[in-house]
Amino acid sequence: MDRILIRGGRALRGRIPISGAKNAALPLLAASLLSEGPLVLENVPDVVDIASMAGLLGELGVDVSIANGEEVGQTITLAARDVKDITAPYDLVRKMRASVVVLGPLVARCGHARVSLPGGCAIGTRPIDFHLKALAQLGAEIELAGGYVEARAPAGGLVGADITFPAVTVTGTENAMMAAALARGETVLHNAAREPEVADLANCLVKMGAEIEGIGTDTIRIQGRDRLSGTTHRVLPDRIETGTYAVAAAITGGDLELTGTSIELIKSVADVLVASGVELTPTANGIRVARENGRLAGVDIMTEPFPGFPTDMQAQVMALMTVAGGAAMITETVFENRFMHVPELCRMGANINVHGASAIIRGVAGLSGAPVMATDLRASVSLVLAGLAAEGETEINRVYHLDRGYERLEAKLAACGAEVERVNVR
Ligand SMILES: CC(=O)N[C@H]1[C@@H](OP(=O)(O)OP(=O)(O)OC[C@H]2O[C@@H](n3ccc(=O)[nH]c3=O)[C@H](O)[C@@H]2O)O[C@H](CO)[C@@H](O)[C@@H]1O
Ligand SMILES: C=C(OP(=O)(O)O)C(=O)O
Repeated sequence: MDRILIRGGRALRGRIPISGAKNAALPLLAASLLSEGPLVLENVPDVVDIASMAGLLGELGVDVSIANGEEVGQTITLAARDVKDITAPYDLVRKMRASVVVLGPLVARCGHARVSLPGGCAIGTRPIDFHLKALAQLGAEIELAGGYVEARAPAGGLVGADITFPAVTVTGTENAMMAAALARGETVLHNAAREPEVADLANCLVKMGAEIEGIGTDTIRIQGRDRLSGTTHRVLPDRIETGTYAVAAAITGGDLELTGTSIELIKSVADVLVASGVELTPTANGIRVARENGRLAGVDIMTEPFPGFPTDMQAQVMALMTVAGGAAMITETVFENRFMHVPELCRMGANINVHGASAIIRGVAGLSGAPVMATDLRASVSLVLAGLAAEGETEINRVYHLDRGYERLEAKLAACGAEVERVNVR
């Protein structure tokens, strides 16, 4: 099993290229099931979740070919001429719950889908009832048996409908939007997710021939088509990776240029960093993030659906607040159990108390390295960030969480002066 060792205390300086967004690329890959293709996706991050999704699509009968990019990213070409299988098996969905985004495209294109129920995970129970209700409103018959959800379209195919999500769901909106693109007539999605990754998918569907209005708003109107075609689409930059490396610059008192990204993409996170005393300036190709002098100030944060502060940045900003002056309150409203990083940060010397959905962080003068482990992707990377700032050595275990979503993490950090290495322990 791999571990990452970090000797902290070095200010990071240099340039980090930002990869394409994992959470945009995953539904975009699934969108290949909607047409014979080919769908050519550029700037796809080379991370384990993407390899898992490409593997699943390959098993369903999609021709998948991957060409590596020069610095970051890869181009993936997908052609779903003949979808041979309609099952997303337990072993895969268990490891990567985002594989549930094949449900909408499969039932729309093939009339039948069988997807393992994802179940809970480290950050919460994460049901998919809103996805299933939306597909049922499009006419699908839904059955749950043996841990699988089976969805069947009526004889004439799915039919457009007026759907109101009870609460904002990102992959639920994506599943419904992809299914509606091949349904008969008009679908309106109310209380739809406005995340940039949902808009990226909608923009790609439009290039594939779908008619979609209200992209990026909470009301999305889709006119269904009999068939969609292939296209070429460049995945948008990863705003969570951008935010993570912005925190790396801030927490180490460094100066980084993050390229291939923009401040607009991380607005809510940038606002918090600036309020805390971090300098962010646009550059020709990205963002410069610097904190040369002075201690950071604690800032209160509440996670919310876009355009609010993203839950996927909560753990990283909490790591930053552990070394800020004064206190900060972080409230998690999206997932019920997303504070798994707290005890590990405390083992590194942080002062954090959790009261229900809120954590009070009282800044300390410094953190100290320790062996740590985390149970999800963003919690793991928050420990990497804490390790970069801590005195002494931090050993991060369960590195497979990081590999799910961060492309070349150690190489990107080491190129900017971090003392970081991956060791293979048998
Ligand atoms: C692959 C991907 O894009 N993952 C992101 C996506 O996850 P994901 O799409 O799974 O998250 P959702 O937006 O669906 O979840 C938001 C909340 O709604 C609840 N819910 C959701 C669906 C449902 O049918 N019933 C229900 O109760 C969830 O349990 C959660 O409490 O959005 C999350 C919220 O921004 C991010 O943290 C994830 O990184
Ligand atoms: C929670 C995340 O991913 P997933 O929805 O795939 O678990 C994430 O990217 O932080």
